[in-house]
Amino acid sequence: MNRLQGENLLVSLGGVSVLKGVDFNLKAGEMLGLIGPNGAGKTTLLRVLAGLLKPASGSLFWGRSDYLQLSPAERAKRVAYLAQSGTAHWPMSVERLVSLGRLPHLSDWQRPGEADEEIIQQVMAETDLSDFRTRQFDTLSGGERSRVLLARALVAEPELLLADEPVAALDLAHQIEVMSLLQCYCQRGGSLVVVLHDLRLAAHYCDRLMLLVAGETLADGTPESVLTGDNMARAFGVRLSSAATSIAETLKLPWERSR
Ligand SMILES: Nc1ncnc2c1ncn2[C@@H]1O[C@H](COP(=O)(O)OP(=O)(O)OP(=O)(O)O)[C@@H](O)[C@H]1O
Repeated sequence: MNRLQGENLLVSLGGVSVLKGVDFNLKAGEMLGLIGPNGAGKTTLLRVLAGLLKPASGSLFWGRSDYLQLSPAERAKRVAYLAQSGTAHWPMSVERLVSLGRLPHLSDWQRPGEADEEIIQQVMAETDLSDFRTRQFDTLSGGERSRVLLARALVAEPELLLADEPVAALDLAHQIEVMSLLQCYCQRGGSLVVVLHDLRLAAHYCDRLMLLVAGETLADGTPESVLTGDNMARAFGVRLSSAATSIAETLKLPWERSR
């Protein structure tokens, strides 16, 4: 059974139809890459899945429950949303900011307990942030900030993680590290929707890709079935250059971790 199942999702913004009846499904443990040209509707779909935007029509179910009727508190326990250029709205240390990710699991004024602290420290180590514990968030570089925001999302232990371009500001090593971390999250049963512009990373890490173009799904399936010459031409208006042998060869990730 799908963890999340949406049908005919329709969204209009400023009088423009941005999602034109998109069907969506996601299983537990699935790593879904959302790809497509600028303005295709990827962030809009993610915002619908995060419960931040109500579709004008269509249905969205979490198992058998109507997802669109869940309260924000119920949603926050299950879903974490990592926005494209997320930020912190007031100055605070990295550790404090990451620990805020546990809030959906605490009652009013309850402080994180031992088990919460363990999760926080484990995620900080996995995201390579242990040395940044006492640093103020607003003094970090763009890439360091993205890792802190990812850590805050992961400490919530969400069943569904929605990540909008989580590697956009990261160097090569941290891109691979973060993608591997997201893969581990899915291997432990988490469901992930990740917006990626780097098709090599998408092909290498994702179980499935959904290619959105102008608010419609052009292709949905394994990376091999989606990243075809025909689909690339229709979505991006590009073709394979004469120097390249095949799309599969071109999209092979030439790097792996050495430590
Ligand atoms: N409030 C709004 N009013 C009018 N149009 C909007 C509004 N918000 C978004 N749009 C338009 O909706 C379309 C889809 O936007 P969206 O951010 O979902 O695209 P995207 O696929 O995530 O793009 P990118 O790859 O550039 O991040 C764009 O054409 C955008 O200009």
